[in-house]
Amino acid sequence: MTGIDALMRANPVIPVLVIEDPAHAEPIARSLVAGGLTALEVTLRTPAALEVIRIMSRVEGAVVGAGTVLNARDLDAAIDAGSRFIVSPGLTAPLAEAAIASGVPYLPGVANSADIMRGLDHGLDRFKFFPAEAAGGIKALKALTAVFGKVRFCPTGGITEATAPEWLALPAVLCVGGSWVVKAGTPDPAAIERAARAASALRRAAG
Ligand SMILES: O=C(O)C(=O)C[C@H](O)[C@H](O)COP(=O)(O)O
Repeated sequence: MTGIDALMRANPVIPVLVIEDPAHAEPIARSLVAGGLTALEVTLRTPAALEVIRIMSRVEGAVVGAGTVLNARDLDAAIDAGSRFIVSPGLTAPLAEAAIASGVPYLPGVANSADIMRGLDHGLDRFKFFPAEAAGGIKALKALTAVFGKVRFCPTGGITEATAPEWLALPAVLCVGGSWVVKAGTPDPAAIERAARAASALRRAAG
């Protein structure tokens, strides 16, 4: 757990990246790192994703992980491409077992107490709360954290630059994830660096 805990504490915001064109990978990663965001989640939602992970991994200072990892096959492909952490939208036993066996830091998605209990059964206690806003928002997460005191979260899904501070003010939140830092389409390096700098300056309340 130490690996994923350290990663979550190192960055108040994990940018969620959906990149269609491998040519955008290097400029986006450079701008994010320049703005102070180093943990980059590349979702396996585009055909280019694995190549994007390979390219971004060569950018100094970037710690590149894979998101939207749905099963052990995705996990293997993501690790082969150089992913240094793994994020999944939900939690299944086969993926949890494979991810833990791989030794690569793993952040599974949970949306309710049954998900968290299954994660705890696997020895996991750091989770992505997904989809954060649609699954009940801050009110839902507060209710969950009242029950699961030692668990820490990275809420993701529907979070914006404006709402990120409210989430980070919760004691159980180590970081938040979001796609707002990098807009779809042709990247604007200066705008990405600016958004990254604002995001990396946010402070968490969690200890
Ligand atoms: O692809 C995955 O594995 C996901 O879990 C989904 C992403 O984390 C969210 O799509 C990000 O949410 P937005 O910031 O609202 O865009």
